[in-house]
Order: sequence, then C-alpha cells, then structure tokens
Amino acid sequence: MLALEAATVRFGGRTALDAVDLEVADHETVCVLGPSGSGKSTLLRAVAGLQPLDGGRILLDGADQAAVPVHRRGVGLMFQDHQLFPHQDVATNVAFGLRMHGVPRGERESRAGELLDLVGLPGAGRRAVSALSGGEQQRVALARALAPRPGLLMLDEPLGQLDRSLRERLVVELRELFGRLGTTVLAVTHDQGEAFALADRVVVMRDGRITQTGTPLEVWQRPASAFVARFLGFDNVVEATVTGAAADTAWGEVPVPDGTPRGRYELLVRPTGVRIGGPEAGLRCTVGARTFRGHHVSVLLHPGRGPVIEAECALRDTPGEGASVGVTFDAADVVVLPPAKTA
Ligand SMILES: Nc1ncnc2c1ncn2[C@@H]1O[C@H](COP(=O)(O)OP(=O)(O)OP(=O)(O)O)[C@@H](O)[C@H]1O
Repeated sequence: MLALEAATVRFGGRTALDAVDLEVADHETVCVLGPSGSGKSTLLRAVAGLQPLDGGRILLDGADQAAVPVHRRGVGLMFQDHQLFPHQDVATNVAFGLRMHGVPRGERESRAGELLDLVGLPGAGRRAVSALSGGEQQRVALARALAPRPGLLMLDEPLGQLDRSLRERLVVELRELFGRLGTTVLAVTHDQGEAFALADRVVVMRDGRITQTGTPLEVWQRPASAFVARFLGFDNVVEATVTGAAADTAWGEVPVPDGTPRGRYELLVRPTGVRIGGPEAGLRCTVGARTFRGHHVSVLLHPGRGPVIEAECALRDTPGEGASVGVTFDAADVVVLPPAKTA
C-alpha cells in the first residue's frame, strides 16, 4: 500500500526526516511513536503531500507520489489542529469528504449519524462546531476523516486531547472498526499506550530516523536501546559489564539472561524484576517516594551509588518510606541493551 524509500526532509540545517524507509501493508495499522520533534508529523505530512521531499520517494500502491497533489492521493487525514469549519454544524463537517465525493444527501446524513455515534457524540449533528469543547472537536475531526472510508487513513495524535476513559474506549472501537473496514492506517502519537493498543506494528522514531520497529509485544519486551526503553517509561537502566551469568554494575552484580556474551552493555531491569527484601541481603537501598498506581505501588529505591531504582510492589508488600531494604534482581526481567555510545 504505502512505501517510503529513503524519504528525507530538511528544514534549513535541520534534517527532520533522515532517509526513512517504511512500508505499510494493506489493512495494517502502523503507529509511529516518538518524542516531540522526532519527525512524526513531518513523516505524515510528507505522505499526505503537504510537505515536499528533499530526497527519496513515497509510493502508494507502487506509484511514485512526487507529482500527485494532496487531494488526489486518496488518503484521509486527521491532524492535531482539527481544521474543522467553525461556522458549520457538526454533521456538515463530518460529511464534508462525502460531499466532495458526490455522495447523496440522505446517505451523507445517515453516515454522519453513524460516525457520530461511534466517536461518542450521538445526536450532535446539528450542534455548532464553535460551541464544542476541544475534545469534542477532535472527535468530530476523527469522524470526518473516517467518513469517506479512505484507502489509507492518517492520524496525527488522534486521541490526544480526549479524557482517558473515552480514549481507552475509542482505541478499542477504532481498532475493531479499522479491522472491520479493512482500513490501512498510519498514525502518529507520542503516547505509547495509545500506539500499543491500536497498532499491528509500532515504529519508534528518534531525530528523524526509525530506531526500532516491531509488533507492540516485541518492542515492549525487547526495546532495542536505552532510548526506546526510557521512552517506554522504563528508567531502570544502568551501564554494565557482563562477565558470565552476571554483570558488574553500579548496583553491584545483576544477573543476566543465559547465553549473554561477555562485554559492555546497558541493562534494563523492569520494575517487576526488582525484589525487595530485608536489609541484610542484596543491594542496600533507602525507600523513597511511593506512588499508588491502582493495581500496584511504584516505589523508588535509593542505593548508595548508581541510578535510582524503581520497583513494582504489591499493595500489601510495599515498604514504608525511609525504610532500609535489600534489593535483588530477577534475570527474567533483565533486558540487555547495546552499550551507551552506540545506543
Ligand atoms: N515548517 C517547519 N519549519 C522548520 N522546522 C520545522 C518545520 N516543521 C517541523 N520542523 C522541525 O522538524 C523537526 C521535526 O518536527 P515534527 O513536527 O515532525 O516532529 P514531531 O515528532 O511530530 O513532534 P511533535 O510530537 O511535537 O508534533 C523539529 O525539529 C521541528 O522543529
């Protein structure tokens, strides 16, 4: 369906998209994930035809899009800033693309109604767009992008401004809807939860380049670098020298998975792999801030040296703030990452 070949965009001296290769298959949902400024929006705008390339190619169904204007690319777009028509009502906005495609009025109205139901705005068709909240406007923009059933649907932070419970519901409904319609989707988001829930495949960007791609499970289980690990919210990363079944780190010896070759690395220890026991065994730490996360408590542990360690504790096992504890690590929750300089 979509292929980028060494796609490059420069703004002055800054390379926003740096020779990016990416394929999106028919019916696939790909989410591009990355911090602010990593080039996600530029990638989307380039595919849409809103941003010319300085190098490389973009192909849709095998055809080079260099000379194809935005409205002939057959892609549906929803950008962060909505771009709704403020003086028209909700239904007219949702049906905009359908009108452009010559869909008769009756069908437009029933389709607009269906889509408004889907995005959680049932019966809102006659409301003025200017009277809606930001989140409601975003839902209208989503309904409008979906209405013409585009071959490739592109979403920029599709659920960014919505409240959490609506977002969680919508993400499930969207995934189900995209599957049912067979829509091919390229979405960008900085929210990993959203990307992981929506995507068949996740692409992580850093400084205009793709730094990792894989299924949500692959990326979650095996982040390719400390950058990806940190971006996913895993902060227990420490420099390490593997000497056998364990590694020397600032936290002392940390066990590593069987078969890890000797050498220098960074290690990620998932918070679930941090075991807290009595102060007589393991790495001596002082218990710092504890944050209630619903099903568990996140506990910060301050060792005498090395970075702070985050542990995930069951509610009943959570140690008191200021307590002195001993910490050990479970090899099953240790991920070996490339060393810092090449990560
Ligand atoms: N029109 C422009 N002119 C100059 N620089 C730009 C322009 N658009 C983007 N950039 C720069 O290109 C880089 C990538 O920007 P881009 O908007 O693609 O990132 P992003 O990952 O989408 O960020 P965000 O999550 O904040 O939207 C940034 O350094 C940005 O400042």
